[in-house]
Amino acid sequence: MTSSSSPSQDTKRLAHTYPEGLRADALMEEDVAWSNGNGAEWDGDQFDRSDRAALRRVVGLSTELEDVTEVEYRQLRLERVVLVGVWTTGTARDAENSLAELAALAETAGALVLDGVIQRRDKPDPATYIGSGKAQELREIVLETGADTVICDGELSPGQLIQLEDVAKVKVIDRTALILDIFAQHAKSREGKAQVALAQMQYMLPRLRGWGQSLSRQMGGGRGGLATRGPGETKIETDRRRIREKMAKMRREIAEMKTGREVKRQERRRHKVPSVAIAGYTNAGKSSLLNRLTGAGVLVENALFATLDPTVRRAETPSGRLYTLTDTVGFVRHLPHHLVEAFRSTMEEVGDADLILHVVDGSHPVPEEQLAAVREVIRDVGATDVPEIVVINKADLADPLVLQRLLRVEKHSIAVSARTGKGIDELLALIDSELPRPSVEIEALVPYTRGKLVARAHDEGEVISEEHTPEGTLLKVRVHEELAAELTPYVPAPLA
Ligand SMILES: Nc1nc2c(ncn2[C@@H]2O[C@H](COP(=O)(O)OP(=O)(O)OP(=O)(O)O)[C@@H](O)[C@H]2O)c(=O)[nH]1
Ligand SMILES: [Mg+2]
Repeated sequence: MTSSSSPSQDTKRLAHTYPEGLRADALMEEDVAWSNGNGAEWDGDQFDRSDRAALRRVVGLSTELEDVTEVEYRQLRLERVVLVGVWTTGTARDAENSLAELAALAETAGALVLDGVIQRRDKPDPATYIGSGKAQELREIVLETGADTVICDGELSPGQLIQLEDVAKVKVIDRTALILDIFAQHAKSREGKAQVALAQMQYMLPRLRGWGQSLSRQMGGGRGGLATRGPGETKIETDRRRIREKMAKMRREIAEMKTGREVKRQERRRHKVPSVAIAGYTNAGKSSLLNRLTGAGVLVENALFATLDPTVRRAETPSGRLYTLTDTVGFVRHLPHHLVEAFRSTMEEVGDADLILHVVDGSHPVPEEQLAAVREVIRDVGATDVPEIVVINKADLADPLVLQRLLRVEKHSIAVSARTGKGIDELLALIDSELPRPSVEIEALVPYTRGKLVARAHDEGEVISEEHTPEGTLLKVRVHEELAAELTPYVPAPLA
């Protein structure tokens, strides 16, 4: 195979044009988009497939980063992109799903996906990720489509990025950088932003050289840039040192913010308010479910990673017990390792919860994969002993056969639709029965001057009976130890 081979020769393209406005998540469902059909063609050990998908830009999702930190990570403008995947294991379908997911991610970042190619290889090429001949073809596709960015479906070494960039002659980024970009666009809280910035710096540090001058320039920023500018090497060293210093500072700040959050969590624990964490793959419908369950107005977006900061809401079971419901960041396959680190904060909430609602998109072709991916992360953060209810969402869209299969395999599961409300009552009842019950049963005659205690018993405990007597409210309740201690003075003395 020579570098002069034309891409159109052995690269089969599916002449598939999407209706205007079709979104990437639809693409994932649209089997025909990436799947075999009759488009698959083998070329010795090489396998390419591409698909011209006239996906449109997601309105309102800007690629322009807000000023995340003083040291700006980069200002990639993901405009017109070509996706590249290396298919090493699994079926063609797996490879295509992975690329379709990359397309959804790219679109979430605000990119227009022009084309996608997959190469069959035993392992990625150590020099250029895809083989050198294919890299040439990629160059042709870039020219043909007018792409300005190539996104690779994996984490590339700094060397691979440079070398592929040299051939493709446009910016090459990998899946990790893409996810970081999305995270940076969406992080809202101070802590979330700081964590994303830290993860970006960590990612960037070994790649500084590779990103060359433009990045050095960005890193240097305006102020102080002139003074520190020198020969390339020196500049990079200066940048590296500055980034390391910045990272150390950031870690300290994050540690402080963490203490604040820990205090709040202790407070909740002390009051023994049971907590439920909603976890699940990105776009599964976690925020929609939270809204359904609590009526809270949480951002729901049909884009991956709409939620990046944990959101805690108070909720009430049908029997009237209070609990907290925490929305979490969506999981995604191949979450870069240092991002798992960075987002541990939200995962910690999952580990601390009394119950996990593991939401999965029932309308996805293979929800099992998402379940497995999320469980891997749950294992990573040591939350394996927290009881889990598998909430199969989007039942209104799901294939009944897939639903049946999931309900059969997942013993502790329920099918719901956050959109239509189907199954929500059953889910609420299930949460009620799964939450830990307060441990102390007590009878107290609470004077009317201590009405607050009665209210708390309702909120924090379970009222078995309640009677209004001339002396006060006679309560028979199950409560946690702290409240039991406060009620003890009012326990009527035994007769006789
Ligand atoms: N048809 C249907 N669509 C749903 C349902 N639940 C959620 N959606 C849609 O799925 C998309 C994603 O919903 P979100 O609630 O933002 O998902 P999420 O899991 O919080 O996503 P991230 O925060 O990005 O991880 C939105 O377009 C919702 O309207 C459902 O039961 N049925
Ligand atoms: Mg969400």
